[in-house]
Amino acid sequence: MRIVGLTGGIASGKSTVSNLFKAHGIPVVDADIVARNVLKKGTGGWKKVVAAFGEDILLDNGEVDRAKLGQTVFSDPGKRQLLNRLLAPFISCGILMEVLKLWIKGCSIIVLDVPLLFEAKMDKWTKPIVVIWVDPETQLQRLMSRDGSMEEEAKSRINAQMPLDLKRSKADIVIDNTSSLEALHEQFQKVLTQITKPLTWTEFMLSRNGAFLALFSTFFGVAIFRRSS
Ligand SMILES: CC(C)(COP(=O)(O)OP(=O)(O)OC[C@H]1O[C@@H](n2cnc3c(N)ncnc32)[C@H](O)[C@@H]1O)[C@@H](O)C(=O)NCCC(=O)NCCS
Ligand SMILES: Nc1ncnc2c1ncn2[C@@H]1O[C@H](COP(=O)(O)OP(=O)(O)OP(=O)(O)O)[C@@H](O)[C@H]1O
Repeated sequence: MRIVGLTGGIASGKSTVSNLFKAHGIPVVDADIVARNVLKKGTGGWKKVVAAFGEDILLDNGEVDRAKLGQTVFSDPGKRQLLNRLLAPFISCGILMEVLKLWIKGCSIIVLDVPLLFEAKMDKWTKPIVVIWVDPETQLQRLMSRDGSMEEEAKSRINAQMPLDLKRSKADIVIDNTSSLEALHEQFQKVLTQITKPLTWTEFMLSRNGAFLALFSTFFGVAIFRRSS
């Protein structure tokens, strides 16, 4: 199985690229969706977060007030680290379950869309790693217009992540999304060709079909050995 890492900065265009992968039939595991699920009312992540941050961060219906928790953690690095520490095991486990489901289905190439791929050290699970880069001014403008946020709030979210230039230096493949959507689509086509190359032997052995082949080979090898001895 080939697990492609997809990362970048906030509002750099990961979801836009994820949608292109999905449109080409490549399944995507979205870490933001997993992170939302592990914070739903009554889950293990919810219990830990309420115990640490108090009931003040809850809405009347008992769900976490995401806007309020966001304001708290993006303006205070200590609280953000605490939230990350509390949720990291649930998020990793949730991602692993999604990958397992796709493995069982027999998918051979999948994409992990994880904003904090490097920060959470999940980069070791993925190869190649695609980083969506965008110039800082464009990133700020897109974030503010998408979320309707003020400059200060948008900057605090951007600064909560590893600098995008550092992420770019760790990438196997870089997509520069500073320009138009047409330019993005053009780069995407090249990336698609690269990531859909035939699997290496190791990637094949890590796929469901590879595991079945290994299992059958062992089974028949043992059967033949028993007959001949
Ligand atoms: C703080 C929360 C409640 C704010 O929710 P909100 O709906 O406003 O934002 P959303 O979850 O849609 O995230 C939007 C983007 O913010 C960035 N982001 C989210 N969490 C973090 C974080 N802990 N550190 C840095 N950037 C983050 C990501 O780029 C993400 O794509 C939420 O982001 C959260 O629970 N974060 C912790 C879980 C986490 O690490 N998520 C990232 C998945 S790897
Ligand atoms: N090339 C582009 N030209 C113009 N707008 C773009 C381009 N690429 C993405 N956008 C817009 O920029 C915003 C951010 O893109 P997107 O939501 O894909 O980023 P993201 O990296 O997934 O963000 P997050 O980290 O918050 O999940 C969206 O409103 C999207 O429509």
